[in-house]
Amino acid sequence: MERAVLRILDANLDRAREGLRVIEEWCRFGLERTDLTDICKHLRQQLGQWHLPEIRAARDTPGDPGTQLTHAQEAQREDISQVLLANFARVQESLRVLEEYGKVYRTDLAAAVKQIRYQVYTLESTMTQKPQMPALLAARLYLVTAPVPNLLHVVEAALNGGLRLLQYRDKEADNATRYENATKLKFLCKQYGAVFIINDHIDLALAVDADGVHLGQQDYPIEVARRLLGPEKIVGRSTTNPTELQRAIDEQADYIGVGPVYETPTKAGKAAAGHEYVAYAQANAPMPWYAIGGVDAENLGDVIAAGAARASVVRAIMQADDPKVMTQQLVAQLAQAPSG
Ligand SMILES: Cc1ncc(COP(=O)(O)OP(=O)(O)O)c(N)n1
Ligand SMILES: Cc1nc(C(=O)O)sc1CCOP(=O)(O)O
Ligand SMILES: [Mg+2]
Repeated sequence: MERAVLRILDANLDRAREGLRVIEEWCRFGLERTDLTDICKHLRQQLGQWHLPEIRAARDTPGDPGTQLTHAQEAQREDISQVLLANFARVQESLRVLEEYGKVYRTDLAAAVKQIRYQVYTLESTMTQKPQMPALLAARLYLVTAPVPNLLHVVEAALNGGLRLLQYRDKEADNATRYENATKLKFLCKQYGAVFIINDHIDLALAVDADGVHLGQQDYPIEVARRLLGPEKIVGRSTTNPTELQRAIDEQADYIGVGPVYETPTKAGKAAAGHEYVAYAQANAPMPWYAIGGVDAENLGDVIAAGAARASVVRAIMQADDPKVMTQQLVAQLAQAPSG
């Protein structure tokens, strides 16, 4: 292996880990967020495992022309956010270098670094751009509404049962009705500290200042939602197979739906993606993801066993005799799932 490639890998493994350490210290002492601190530590340790002896042995600091390079703006930072942004950029540059030269050295290194790079994007979104991402990350259960007569009553019962992530979805109503419902649902969600997402309609998400929008494969490109809603809003994408998952990764979706796990009348005519796609998502999705489609209290255990740590439901709660109790059951089951 070219010694120069080993030196490049060595320098960028160091650079990425140093940048993550700078970020980690703010998570620990500034934000006092052990969850974010642990994410940084885990990413550093993952990179450390790839700092193989032959890579370290290639180090030649005295002969490295780059050690003398400094830029004026590196001498001073305006504030903490500039420290974080500069070090996120430093980490992502280094990871991109590791991914590209890793393709020459060992493709498993390149693949591992790609996964780490997307986890760093999610961490950056959480820390610097999207105020509601920590709340989404903390929510394992995601209720997607269906048009029912007692919509607000069912949603408030679910919120009382511990729901903290809601999506307003209504394919039948006119815009005036959707606007009225969305306004009331957002008010409810904010009373309970829940994340509020709009299905399909970016204009409605904008109109009620929702926390984000969920887009399916036949909906607008994520880039359009980002341009209209701004970078601080959450954009989710539906996926049914590895190709759609890769496209969601490339579009940097903040989270994805994975389904339909089972065929469902709520989305009639869509073939089940099955447990196989749940397992594929568990192994390959770098962003938060929610198993959806026919999920209920009876089969949730199987869906978790297939690899899901988060789930999204419609009928299980919207048609439950007691939506609060049903929500409590689903939340409790998901709390037992391995972290995801
Ligand atoms: C969490 C979540 N996953 C998938 C969907 C499906 O959205 P979409 O593909 O837009 O299909 P419709 O909901 O529009 O029928 C979702 N809404 N939420
Ligand atoms: C809205 C939606 N999206 C799906 C997808 O696979 O993208 S499945 C689905 C409906 C889920 O409803 P229920 O929980 O009642 O089965
Ligand atoms: Mg849609």
